[in-house]
Amino acid sequence: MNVGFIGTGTMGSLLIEAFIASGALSPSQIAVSNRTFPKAKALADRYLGMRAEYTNAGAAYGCDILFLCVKPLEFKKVVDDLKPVLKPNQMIVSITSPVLISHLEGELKCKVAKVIPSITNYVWSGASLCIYGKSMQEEDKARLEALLTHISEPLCIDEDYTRIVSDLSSCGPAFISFLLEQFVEAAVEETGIGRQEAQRVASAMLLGTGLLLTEGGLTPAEIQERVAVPGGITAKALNLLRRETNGVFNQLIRTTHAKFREDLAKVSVAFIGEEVNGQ
Ligand SMILES: NC(=O)C1=CN([C@@H]2O[C@H](COP(=O)(O)OP(=O)(O)OC[C@H]3O[C@@H](n4cnc5c(N)ncnc54)[C@H](OP(=O)(O)O)[C@@H]3O)[C@@H](O)[C@H]2O)C=CC1
Ligand SMILES: O=C(O)[C@@H]1CCC=N1
Repeated sequence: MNVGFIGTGTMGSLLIEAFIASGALSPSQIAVSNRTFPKAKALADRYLGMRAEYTNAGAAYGCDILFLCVKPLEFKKVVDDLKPVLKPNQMIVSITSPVLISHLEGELKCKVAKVIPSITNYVWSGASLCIYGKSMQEEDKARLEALLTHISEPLCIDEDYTRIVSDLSSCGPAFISFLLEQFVEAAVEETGIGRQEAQRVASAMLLGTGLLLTEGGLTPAEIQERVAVPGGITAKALNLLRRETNGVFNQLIRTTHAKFREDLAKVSVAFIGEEVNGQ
């Protein structure tokens, strides 16, 4: 199987590195292109056998699966580059939420899927959110999921919920890291503990909490209940957190969804000349 990546920025290069490190793909199975060619070339130079191409059409040539790892407003140009060369048996995979399956199916005659990855896939964990177009047969889905399984847990989702599931799965690492950073900075400011030590302890705590929530089978409420002894220190601090953060995640979700609608409107104008409503 040959796999292409158009766009070797943060996510494109992260996926390539994870697929190679996990043994899912060898460099000789991979072709890359990027708007700024030297970046694609630099990546290919690190992996003997990887093919770096000047054009997106060149990267697509001979690929069974082609990941489009560019930003939403860069999609139309890439799709225009690929339209004349893609064959019906090739599969393209968009990794961004505001580009709809219908936008891509309207332009391209090949198989179409959307997979929203997460930075956590770099360490072969977290989900990859899968949405399939009409021409994806069961064997196509199985082939794509077999690839994704090397670095993630593929989850099929309804396109209508792409935004909220992406918030949890793909934006989540940034949100939780922000909260952890605030916790660590406050620890340094309030007590004088070394930042590195505080960071190391907090990171180990986050990993352990994640394991309790997954392999440990505990819910967030159960963890809180077990840690917060009635009348104890954690219980008092949790009360403060409840009070001070009330409604903040509702606002966060409204913010991501408003930005999503803005991007979707622009992408829709680029693809079909009119706006489309979405969640
Ligand atoms: N970052 C994340 O955690 C996640 C990101 N995503 C999605 O991944 C997509 C990419 O994000 P990210 O990697 O962070 O963004 P980056 O800006 O890091 O990467 C985008 C890449 O696309 C290249 N590019 C732009 N236009 C073209 C073109 N016409 N032809 C070829 N290459 C082109 C850019 O090239 P140049 O070097 O010239 O800038 C750049 O390298 C986004 O749509 C985002 O929504 C999805 C899940 C998680
Ligand atoms: O398109 C998206 O939804 C992803 C999630 C994180 C960044 N971009």
